[in-house]
Amino acid sequence: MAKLQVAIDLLSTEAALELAAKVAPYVDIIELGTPLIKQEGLKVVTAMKQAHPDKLVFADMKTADTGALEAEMAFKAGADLVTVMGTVDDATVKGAVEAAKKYGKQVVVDTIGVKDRVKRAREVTAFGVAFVELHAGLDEQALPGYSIQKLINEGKEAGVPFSIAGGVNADSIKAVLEAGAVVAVAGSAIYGASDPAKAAEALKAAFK
Ligand SMILES: O=C(CO)[C@H](O)[C@H](O)COP(=O)(O)O
Repeated sequence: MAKLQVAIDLLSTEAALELAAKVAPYVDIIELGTPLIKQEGLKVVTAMKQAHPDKLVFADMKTADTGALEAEMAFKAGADLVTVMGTVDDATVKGAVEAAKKYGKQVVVDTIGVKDRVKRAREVTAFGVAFVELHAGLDEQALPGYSIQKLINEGKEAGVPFSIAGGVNADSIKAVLEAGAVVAVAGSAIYGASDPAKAAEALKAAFK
């Protein structure tokens, strides 16, 4: 069954733990956003895994180089999944995958900025990544005319395990799941809601 991932793009460990405590009953994967990790360091990953040992903790490292080293750092801190950018050298992705094998963990490739997401998704899947994140980042989402539909179409075409991130919300979740996503990632639709637990619960209800 597909999984719901909450992306916590807040800026303090305290706020992240507070949000996670509210939404944990409804989510399968807890993502620590890149700005959060940059602000707080990998200790936020450790704190989250300690607070939620039953959840998969996703460190959105967005690694661009030294794939093995950065993946190992995150796995040692308690991450179950780490991201490597799809735009980078194959060797970086492969290095992270080697580290994941060593720790019994997993790598996800983030396709922000990838021109041909379908082609790259197929390439990196062959390297042994868990799934590919078809992702439009927050800057791309803010551009006029942005639509999540492009990611949904790419997912249907790719024929490899994929997640979708880039404005997943109550309106788009059904289409994301129907496209075959193994993971639906929701950030602002949850942390930006007046009642994050209710928002997460409503998203999770779409999985039935
Ligand atoms: O990784 C991210 C930005 O780089 C976000 O966490 C991801 O895009 C999900 O957030 P949202 O649902 O608000 O788009």
